[in-house]
Amino acid sequence: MQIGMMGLGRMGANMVRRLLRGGHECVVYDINPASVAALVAEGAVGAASVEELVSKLAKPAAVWLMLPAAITDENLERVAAHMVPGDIIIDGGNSFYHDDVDRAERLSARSLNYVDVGTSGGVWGLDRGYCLMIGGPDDAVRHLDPIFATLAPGGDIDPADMSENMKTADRGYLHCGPSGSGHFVKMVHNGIEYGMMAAYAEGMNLLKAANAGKADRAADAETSPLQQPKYYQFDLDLAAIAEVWRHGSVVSSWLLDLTAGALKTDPDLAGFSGRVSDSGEGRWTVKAAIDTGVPVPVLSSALYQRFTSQGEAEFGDKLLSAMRFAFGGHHEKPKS
Ligand SMILES: O=C(O)[C@H](O)[C@@H](O)[C@H](O)[C@H](O)COP(=O)(O)O
Repeated sequence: MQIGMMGLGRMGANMVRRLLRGGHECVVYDINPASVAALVAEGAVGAASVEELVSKLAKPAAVWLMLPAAITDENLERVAAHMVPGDIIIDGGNSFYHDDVDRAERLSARSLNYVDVGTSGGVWGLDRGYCLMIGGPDDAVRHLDPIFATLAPGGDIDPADMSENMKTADRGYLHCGPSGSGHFVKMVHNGIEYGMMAAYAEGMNLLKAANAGKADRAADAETSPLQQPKYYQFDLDLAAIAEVWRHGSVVSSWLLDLTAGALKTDPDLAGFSGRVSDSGEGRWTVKAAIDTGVPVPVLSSALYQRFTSQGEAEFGDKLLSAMRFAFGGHHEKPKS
Protein backbone atom coordinates (compact mmCIF):
# COMPACT_ATOMS: atom_id res chain seq x y z
CA MET A 1 0.00 0.00 0.00
CA GLN A 2 0.99 3.65 -0.11
CA ILE A 3 2.25 5.64 2.89
CA GLY A 4 3.93 8.99 3.51
CA MET A 5 6.93 9.23 5.83
CA MET A 6 8.04 12.50 7.38
CA GLY A 7 11.32 12.50 9.31
CA LEU A 8 14.08 10.50 7.65
CA GLY A 9 16.57 10.16 10.48
CA ARG A 10 18.06 6.80 11.51
CA MET A 11 14.68 5.31 12.38
CA GLY A 12 12.46 6.89 9.70
CA ALA A 13 14.86 6.15 6.82
CA ASN A 14 15.29 2.51 7.79
CA MET A 15 11.54 2.07 8.19
CA VAL A 16 11.08 3.38 4.65
CA ARG A 17 13.72 0.90 3.43
CA ARG A 18 11.91 -1.99 5.12
CA LEU A 19 8.58 -0.86 3.62
CA LEU A 20 10.12 -0.56 0.13
CA ARG A 21 11.55 -4.07 0.49
CA GLY A 22 8.05 -5.22 1.41
CA GLY A 23 6.65 -3.80 -1.84
CA HIS A 24 4.96 -0.67 -0.46
CA GLU A 25 5.06 2.74 -2.10
CA CYS A 26 6.61 5.37 0.17
CA VAL A 27 6.37 9.11 -0.36
CA VAL A 28 9.07 10.70 1.76
CA TYR A 29 9.77 14.17 3.12
CA ASP A 30 12.42 15.59 5.41
CA ILE A 31 13.65 19.07 6.19
CA ASN A 32 17.02 17.89 4.83
CA PRO A 33 16.70 17.42 1.01
CA ALA A 34 19.74 15.09 0.96
CA SER A 35 17.85 12.57 3.14
CA VAL A 36 14.95 12.65 0.66
CA ALA A 37 17.31 12.25 -2.32
CA ALA A 38 19.02 9.23 -0.71
CA LEU A 39 15.71 7.37 -0.36
CA VAL A 40 14.50 8.42 -3.82
CA ALA A 41 17.64 6.73 -5.16
CA GLU A 42 16.45 3.58 -3.37
CA GLY A 43 12.97 3.66 -4.87
CA ALA A 44 10.91 6.07 -2.74
CA VAL A 45 8.90 8.96 -4.17
CA GLY A 46 10.29 12.29 -2.98
CA ALA A 47 8.38 15.35 -1.79
CA ALA A 48 9.84 18.82 -1.43
CA SER A 49 7.24 20.12 1.04
CA VAL A 50 4.62 18.90 3.48
CA GLU A 51 1.92 19.96 1.02
CA GLU A 52 3.50 17.90 -1.76
CA LEU A 53 3.86 14.94 0.59
CA VAL A 54 0.14 14.88 1.36
CA SER A 55 -0.91 15.68 -2.22
CA LYS A 56 1.04 12.70 -3.62
CA LEU A 57 -0.91 10.26 -1.44
CA ALA A 58 -4.14 8.56 -2.55
CA LYS A 59 -7.13 8.97 -0.21
CA PRO A 60 -7.33 8.26 2.61
CA ALA A 61 -3.85 9.72 2.93
CA ALA A 62 -1.72 8.18 5.67
CA VAL A 63 1.34 10.07 6.88
CA TRP A 64 3.73 8.51 9.39
CA LEU A 65 5.72 11.00 11.50
CA MET A 66 9.09 9.79 12.75
CA LEU A 67 10.33 12.88 14.55
CA PRO A 68 11.82 13.80 17.93
CA ALA A 69 8.99 14.17 20.48
CA ALA A 70 9.75 17.89 20.98
CA ILE A 71 8.92 18.84 17.36
CA THR A 72 6.16 16.34 16.65
CA ASP A 73 3.23 18.59 17.63
CA GLU A 74 4.10 21.48 15.33
CA ASN A 75 4.78 19.13 12.40
CA LEU A 76 1.60 17.20 13.01
CA GLU A 77 -0.32 20.45 12.60
CA ARG A 78 1.58 21.22 9.38
CA VAL A 79 0.51 17.84 7.97
CA ALA A 80 -3.07 18.06 9.25
CA ALA A 81 -3.49 21.44 7.55
CA HIS A 82 -3.34 19.69 4.16
CA MET A 83 -5.54 16.72 5.04
CA VAL A 84 -9.22 16.01 4.49
CA PRO A 85 -11.66 14.03 6.66
CA GLY A 86 -10.79 10.34 6.82
CA ASP A 87 -7.03 10.88 6.41
CA ILE A 88 -4.67 9.36 8.97
CA ILE A 89 -1.68 10.70 10.89
CA ILE A 90 0.57 8.19 12.60
CA ASP A 91 3.14 9.19 15.20
CA GLY A 92 5.81 6.51 15.47
CA GLY A 93 8.21 8.54 17.61
CA ASN A 94 8.57 8.44 21.37
CA SER A 95 5.77 10.87 22.28
CA PHE A 96 4.33 11.27 25.77
CA TYR A 97 0.99 9.46 25.74
CA HIS A 98 -0.87 12.47 27.21
CA ASP A 99 0.02 14.30 23.98
CA ASP A 100 -1.55 11.46 21.98
CA VAL A 101 -4.81 11.65 23.92
CA ASP A 102 -4.95 15.43 23.33
CA ARG A 103 -3.98 15.18 19.66
CA ALA A 104 -6.59 12.50 18.98
CA GLU A 105 -9.24 14.74 20.52
CA ARG A 106 -8.13 17.72 18.44
CA LEU A 107 -7.89 15.79 15.18
CA SER A 108 -11.12 13.83 15.57
CA ALA A 109 -12.96 17.16 15.83
CA ARG A 110 -11.72 17.65 12.23
CA SER A 111 -12.63 14.03 11.31
CA LEU A 112 -8.96 13.11 10.99
CA ASN A 113 -7.67 9.85 12.43
CA TYR A 114 -4.72 9.76 14.80
CA VAL A 115 -2.75 6.59 15.48
CA ASP A 116 0.13 6.41 17.99
CA VAL A 117 2.72 3.70 17.50
CA GLY A 118 5.39 2.92 20.06
CA THR A 119 8.23 1.58 17.93
CA SER A 120 10.96 -0.59 19.37
CA GLY A 121 13.94 -2.13 17.64
CA GLY A 122 16.35 0.75 17.17
CA VAL A 123 18.96 0.61 14.44
CA TRP A 124 18.50 -3.16 14.12
CA GLY A 125 14.88 -2.85 13.05
CA LEU A 126 15.64 -2.65 9.33
CA ASP A 127 16.62 -6.31 9.25
CA ARG A 128 15.03 -7.71 12.43
CA GLY A 129 11.78 -5.78 12.13
CA TYR A 130 10.22 -3.36 14.61
CA CYS A 131 8.01 -4.28 17.54
CA LEU A 132 4.95 -2.02 17.24
CA MET A 133 2.62 -0.99 20.09
CA ILE A 134 -0.39 0.66 18.49
CA GLY A 135 -3.12 2.95 19.85
CA GLY A 136 -6.00 4.46 17.87
CA PRO A 137 -9.41 4.01 16.26
CA ASP A 138 -10.20 0.48 15.00
CA ASP A 139 -10.89 1.39 11.35
CA ALA A 140 -7.70 3.39 10.88
CA VAL A 141 -5.59 0.72 12.58
CA ARG A 142 -7.18 -2.00 10.43
CA HIS A 143 -6.54 0.08 7.28
CA LEU A 144 -2.83 0.29 8.17
CA ASP A 145 -2.47 -3.42 8.84
CA PRO A 146 -0.32 -4.15 5.72
CA ILE A 147 2.14 -1.45 6.83
CA PHE A 148 2.33 -2.79 10.39
CA ALA A 149 2.73 -6.36 9.12
CA THR A 150 5.73 -5.36 6.97
CA LEU A 151 7.44 -3.24 9.62
CA ALA A 152 7.03 -5.89 12.33
CA PRO A 153 9.40 -8.83 12.60
CA GLY A 154 6.75 -11.34 11.46
CA GLY A 155 6.94 -14.85 12.73
CA ASP A 156 5.26 -18.16 12.69
CA ILE A 157 1.62 -17.86 13.44
CA ASP A 158 0.45 -20.58 15.75
CA PRO A 159 -2.31 -22.32 13.80
CA ALA A 160 -4.21 -22.83 17.05
CA ASP A 161 -7.35 -20.75 17.36
CA MET A 162 -5.97 -17.40 18.52
CA SER A 163 -7.83 -14.12 18.76
CA GLU A 164 -6.97 -11.55 16.05
CA ASN A 165 -4.97 -9.58 18.62
CA MET A 166 -2.93 -12.58 19.70
CA LYS A 167 -2.18 -13.39 16.07
CA THR A 168 -0.63 -10.00 15.42
CA ALA A 169 1.15 -10.00 18.79
CA ASP A 170 2.76 -13.23 17.66
CA ARG A 171 4.11 -11.35 14.63
CA GLY A 172 5.40 -8.35 16.62
CA TYR A 173 2.59 -5.80 16.48
CA LEU A 174 -0.43 -5.19 18.65
CA HIS A 175 -3.41 -2.85 18.65
CA CYS A 176 -3.29 -2.07 22.38
CA GLY A 177 -6.39 0.13 22.59
CA PRO A 178 -7.54 3.71 21.89
CA SER A 179 -5.27 6.68 21.12
CA GLY A 180 -2.47 7.02 23.66
CA SER A 181 -2.40 3.36 24.63
CA GLY A 182 0.35 2.53 22.13
CA HIS A 183 2.74 5.07 23.59
CA PHE A 184 1.63 4.17 27.13
CA VAL A 185 2.74 0.59 26.50
CA LYS A 186 5.99 1.79 24.87
CA MET A 187 6.63 4.10 27.84
CA VAL A 188 6.39 1.20 30.28
CA HIS A 189 8.50 -0.92 27.90
CA ASN A 190 11.21 1.70 28.16
CA GLY A 191 10.88 1.87 31.95
CA ILE A 192 11.54 -1.88 31.95
CA GLU A 193 14.41 -1.30 29.48
CA TYR A 194 16.04 1.06 32.03
CA GLY A 195 15.60 -1.49 34.83
CA MET A 196 16.98 -4.41 32.81
CA MET A 197 19.93 -2.37 31.58
CA ALA A 198 20.70 -1.27 35.13
CA ALA A 199 20.51 -4.85 36.40
CA TYR A 200 23.03 -6.10 33.82
CA ALA A 201 25.31 -3.10 34.40
CA GLU A 202 25.27 -3.49 38.21
CA GLY A 203 25.82 -7.24 38.06
CA MET A 204 28.73 -6.91 35.62
CA ASN A 205 30.26 -4.19 37.78
CA LEU A 206 30.12 -6.50 40.80
CA LEU A 207 31.73 -9.31 38.80
CA LYS A 208 34.47 -6.85 37.85
CA ALA A 209 35.11 -6.20 41.57
CA ALA A 210 35.57 -9.91 42.32
CA ASN A 211 39.35 -9.35 42.45
CA ALA A 212 39.08 -6.57 45.05
CA GLY A 213 41.11 -8.59 47.56
CA LYS A 214 44.16 -8.83 45.28
CA ALA A 215 47.27 -6.84 46.17
CA ASP A 216 46.91 -4.30 43.38
CA ARG A 217 43.40 -3.41 44.48
CA ALA A 218 44.08 -3.91 48.19
CA ALA A 219 46.63 -1.09 47.93
CA ASP A 220 43.51 0.99 48.01
CA ALA A 221 42.59 -0.63 51.33
CA GLU A 222 42.48 2.64 53.17
CA THR A 223 39.66 3.89 51.00
CA SER A 224 37.82 0.61 51.07
CA PRO A 225 36.43 -1.18 54.10
CA LEU A 226 36.81 -4.51 52.23
CA GLN A 227 36.73 -7.42 54.65
CA GLN A 228 38.15 -10.88 54.12
CA PRO A 229 40.20 -10.23 50.96
CA LYS A 230 40.78 -13.95 50.43
CA TYR A 231 37.22 -14.21 49.14
CA TYR A 232 37.79 -11.59 46.45
CA GLN A 233 40.61 -13.08 44.40
CA PHE A 234 38.88 -13.75 41.06
CA ASP A 235 39.95 -12.12 37.80
CA LEU A 236 36.80 -12.81 35.84
CA ASP A 237 36.43 -12.61 32.07
CA LEU A 238 33.27 -10.52 31.82
CA ALA A 239 32.90 -10.92 28.05
CA ALA A 240 33.03 -14.71 28.43
CA ILE A 241 30.54 -14.65 31.32
CA ALA A 242 28.09 -12.52 29.33
CA GLU A 243 28.59 -14.96 26.45
CA VAL A 244 27.96 -18.09 28.53
CA TRP A 245 24.80 -16.56 30.02
CA ARG A 246 23.45 -16.12 26.49
CA HIS A 247 23.28 -19.90 26.15
CA GLY A 248 20.48 -21.41 28.14
CA SER A 249 20.62 -19.18 31.23
CA VAL A 250 17.58 -17.62 32.86
CA VAL A 251 18.89 -14.08 32.20
CA SER A 252 19.50 -14.49 28.46
CA SER A 253 17.93 -11.69 26.39
CA TRP A 254 18.64 -9.42 23.43
CA LEU A 255 20.02 -6.81 25.84
CA LEU A 256 22.43 -9.45 27.13
CA ASP A 257 23.41 -10.27 23.52
CA LEU A 258 24.27 -6.59 23.03
CA THR A 259 26.10 -6.50 26.38
CA ALA A 260 28.20 -9.51 25.39
CA GLY A 261 28.99 -7.89 22.03
CA ALA A 262 30.05 -4.61 23.66
CA LEU A 263 32.33 -6.38 26.18
CA LYS A 264 33.90 -8.47 23.41
CA THR A 265 34.66 -5.41 21.25
CA ASP A 266 35.91 -3.15 24.04
CA PRO A 267 36.42 -5.04 27.34
CA ASP A 268 37.32 -1.85 29.26
CA LEU A 269 34.54 0.15 27.58
CA ALA A 270 37.17 2.80 26.86
CA GLY A 271 34.95 4.28 24.16
CA PHE A 272 32.37 5.42 26.71
CA SER A 273 32.46 8.01 29.50
CA GLY A 274 29.55 6.57 31.48
CA ARG A 275 27.30 9.61 31.18
CA VAL A 276 23.99 7.92 30.39
CA SER A 277 21.37 10.10 28.71
CA ASP A 278 17.63 9.71 28.96
CA SER A 279 14.99 10.88 26.50
CA GLY A 280 11.98 11.11 28.80
CA GLU A 281 10.28 7.72 28.76
CA GLY A 282 11.78 6.66 32.11
CA ARG A 283 10.61 9.89 33.75
CA TRP A 284 7.11 9.48 32.32
CA THR A 285 6.97 5.90 33.56
CA VAL A 286 7.75 6.97 37.11
CA LYS A 287 5.23 9.84 36.88
CA ALA A 288 2.51 7.41 35.72
CA ALA A 289 3.42 5.09 38.59
CA ILE A 290 2.99 7.96 41.05
CA ASP A 291 -0.34 8.99 39.47
CA THR A 292 -1.67 5.45 39.75
CA GLY A 293 -0.02 4.66 43.08
CA VAL A 294 1.85 1.68 41.67
CA PRO A 295 5.24 0.90 43.27
CA VAL A 296 8.09 0.76 40.74
CA PRO A 297 11.22 0.77 42.92
CA VAL A 298 13.47 -0.94 40.36
CA LEU A 299 12.44 1.32 37.48
CA SER A 300 12.75 4.46 39.66
CA SER A 301 16.16 3.51 40.93
CA ALA A 302 17.39 2.85 37.37
CA LEU A 303 16.14 6.29 36.34
CA TYR A 304 17.83 8.02 39.30
CA GLN A 305 21.06 6.19 38.48
CA ARG A 306 20.98 7.86 35.06
CA PHE A 307 20.60 11.27 36.70
CA THR A 308 23.60 10.45 38.90
CA SER A 309 25.62 9.48 35.82
CA GLN A 310 24.72 12.84 34.31
CA GLY A 311 26.41 14.61 37.23
CA GLU A 312 23.19 15.57 38.99
CA ALA A 313 24.34 14.02 42.29
CA GLU A 314 27.56 16.00 42.41
CA PHE A 315 26.41 18.84 44.66
CA GLY A 316 24.66 16.43 47.03
CA ASP A 317 27.78 14.26 47.17
CA LYS A 318 29.94 17.29 47.98
CA LEU A 319 27.52 18.15 50.77
CA LEU A 320 27.88 14.62 52.18
CA SER A 321 31.65 15.10 52.30
CA ALA A 322 31.17 18.53 53.89
CA MET A 323 28.96 17.07 56.65
CA ARG A 324 31.34 14.16 57.20
CA PHE A 325 34.20 16.61 57.52
CA ALA A 326 32.18 18.86 59.83
CA PHE A 327 31.17 16.17 62.33
CA GLY A 328 34.23 13.90 62.14
CA GLY A 329 37.06 15.89 60.57
CA HIS A 330 37.13 13.27 57.77
CA HIS A 331 38.97 14.39 54.65
CA GLU A 332 37.92 13.36 51.14
CA LYS A 333 40.21 10.93 49.35
CA PRO A 334 41.04 11.72 45.71
CA LYS A 335 38.69 10.16 43.13
CA SER A 336 40.18 7.12 41.42
O1 LIG B 1 12.78 0.20 22.18
C1 LIG B 1 13.64 0.85 21.60
O2 LIG B 1 13.98 0.65 20.43
C2 LIG B 1 14.34 1.93 22.36
O3 LIG B 1 13.72 2.10 23.59
C3 LIG B 1 14.30 3.22 21.57
O4 LIG B 1 13.00 3.71 21.52
C4 LIG B 1 15.31 4.26 22.02
O5 LIG B 1 16.60 3.75 21.87
C5 LIG B 1 15.05 4.72 23.42
O6 LIG B 1 13.95 5.58 23.38
C6 LIG B 1 16.21 5.44 24.08
O7 LIG B 1 15.70 5.90 25.30
P1 LIG B 1 16.54 6.69 26.34
O8 LIG B 1 17.24 7.79 25.57
O9 LIG B 1 15.57 7.24 27.31
O10 LIG B 1 17.52 5.71 26.91
